[in-house]
Amino acid sequence: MSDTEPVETPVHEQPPPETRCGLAVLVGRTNVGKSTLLNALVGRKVSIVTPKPQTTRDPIQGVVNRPEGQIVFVDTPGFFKTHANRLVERLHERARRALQGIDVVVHVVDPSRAIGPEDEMVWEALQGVTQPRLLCLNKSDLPERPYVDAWKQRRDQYAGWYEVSAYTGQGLEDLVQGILQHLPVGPRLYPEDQITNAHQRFLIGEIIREKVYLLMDEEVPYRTAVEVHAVEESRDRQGRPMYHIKASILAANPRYQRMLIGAGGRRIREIGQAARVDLEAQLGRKVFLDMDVLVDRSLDR
Ligand SMILES: Nc1nc2c(ncn2[C@@H]2O[C@H](COP(=O)(O)OP(=O)(O)OP(=O)(O)O)[C@@H](O)[C@H]2O)c(=O)[nH]1
Repeated sequence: MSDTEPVETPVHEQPPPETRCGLAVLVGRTNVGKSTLLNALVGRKVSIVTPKPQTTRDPIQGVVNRPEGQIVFVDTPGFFKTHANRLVERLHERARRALQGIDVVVHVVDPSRAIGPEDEMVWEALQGVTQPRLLCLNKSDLPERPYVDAWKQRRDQYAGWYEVSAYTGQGLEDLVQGILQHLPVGPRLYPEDQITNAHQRFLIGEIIREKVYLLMDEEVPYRTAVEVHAVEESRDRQGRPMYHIKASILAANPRYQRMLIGAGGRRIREIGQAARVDLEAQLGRKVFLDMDVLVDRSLDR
């Protein structure tokens, strides 16, 4: 064997395909379908959908995985719900701050309804941000959407626009791919198989909170929060796996606490019963829900 004989090149494994991963946010005025869209994108119920406006209060994460990468959705920052300050520079500044760390902003609109002041405020606020903005025209399943053209006239302000229906799923994959294109190259932020666990507590808290919204009148739900203390796996008498969930509804003051408990505990039983039925359907197991109502003064502001 001579020194000059070529050395066999080791066969390297194919490098893993490049993935794109980052944070996206859905913004838009109330009732355009952000929560419904998030659920449709994530493929499970992570955010509450009720007929009452402004039910999305906390940032809720949903994660979408594709071979091309991972999108982590953070729900609408509360900032977009306020009408308090319309001064343009302040609006821009607040938008910039609220969206810090976000990679892509998806502006969801409902073209079946006229462009109103709340839409204009979101639109104006987004002029101040540097991240790519995508325009998402939702509810494409509706036969009448007279404001599609009005929105399309603004499309120069966006890096892309998409016609979707959160109901039928139409256009959603294009939207997912459009978001992915604008995310930075990098590894997945969450392991694909751990997502279910990571969101389970969120999901449970959100389901309980949804029942509070549905079963309580007026101001009470806006001054309450839900805390999920423990989710333990146990077995029922027949040895089937079940969940034992310990949670509290936090009320802003003793008056709301009394309202939530109701005469003889009737109201809290109703809420608990409705939550349990939904939790069992969502989690696919029997659920024992141990819930109380506590006062948390920090909600009374
Ligand atoms: N026809 C139709 N209705 C939709 C679609 N997406 C959402 N909706 C309806 O629009 C209403 C508002 O939907 P939500 O998902 O609660 O809207 P949101 O923007 O999250 O509202 P807030 O939480 O108040 O900000 C609900 O009645 C939904 O059922 C859609 O693709 N097509």
